[in-house]
Amino acid sequence: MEIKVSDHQAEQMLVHSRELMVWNKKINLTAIKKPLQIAEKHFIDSIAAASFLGNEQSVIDLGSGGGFPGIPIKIMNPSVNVVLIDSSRKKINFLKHVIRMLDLDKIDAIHSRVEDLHENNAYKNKFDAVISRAFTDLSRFVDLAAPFLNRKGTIYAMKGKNAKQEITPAILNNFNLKSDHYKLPFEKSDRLLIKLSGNKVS
Ligand SMILES: C[S@@+](CC[C@H](N)C(=O)[O-])C[C@H]1O[C@@H](n2cnc3c(N)ncnc32)[C@H](O)[C@@H]1O
Repeated sequence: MEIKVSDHQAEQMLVHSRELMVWNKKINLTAIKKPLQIAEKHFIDSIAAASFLGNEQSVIDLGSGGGFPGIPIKIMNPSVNVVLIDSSRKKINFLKHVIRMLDLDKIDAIHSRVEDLHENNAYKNKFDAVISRAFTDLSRFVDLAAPFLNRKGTIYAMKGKNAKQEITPAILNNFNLKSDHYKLPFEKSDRLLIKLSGNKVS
């Protein structure tokens, strides 16, 4: 996929994946349990999406779960400010543990429902990018993401190949849409990163 990963970055992803497998025995973090599948569906998918991001300096990951794509984005772009949001306290405890183990700075894991942060001035209109994977359908994601965007912000939705069906006239009216296709290397599944910029509503 022509993505360069340093030894240090690979080691960080190894630590994250090890902790994911250990914690997953006690709390339900992910249905993906086999090491090769974790490597491909969690890490390679996340760093592939990260490779299509622009020059954003602040990224919020809605419904981050076990940290995807937010933690691999941070590992690949250490200078970017990253916020991970999830409504599950157990998942946030896990994310805080991984952040500590990786000694990451400028990253926060927040226990909250996304909609409860819309009027919070620490988050409202503060982000260059809002991203999610497997969070909700595209229309609802756009509504939940838009309040976090700053004036030049971009929404990124990581989706499977059928996601084009989720693109509504309202989305096309309100945003400029671009998309990037990629394939995961082993199972060859088609992935789509939908980019929505130039919010014409706010
Ligand atoms: C299917 S998981 C996806 C996790 C991760 N993004 C991934 O792709 O592996 C969806 C996550 O969204 C969280 N979630 C669902 N509704 C939410 C809401 N309204 N606010 C914040 N998090 C939410 C859930 O707790 C869960 O961890």
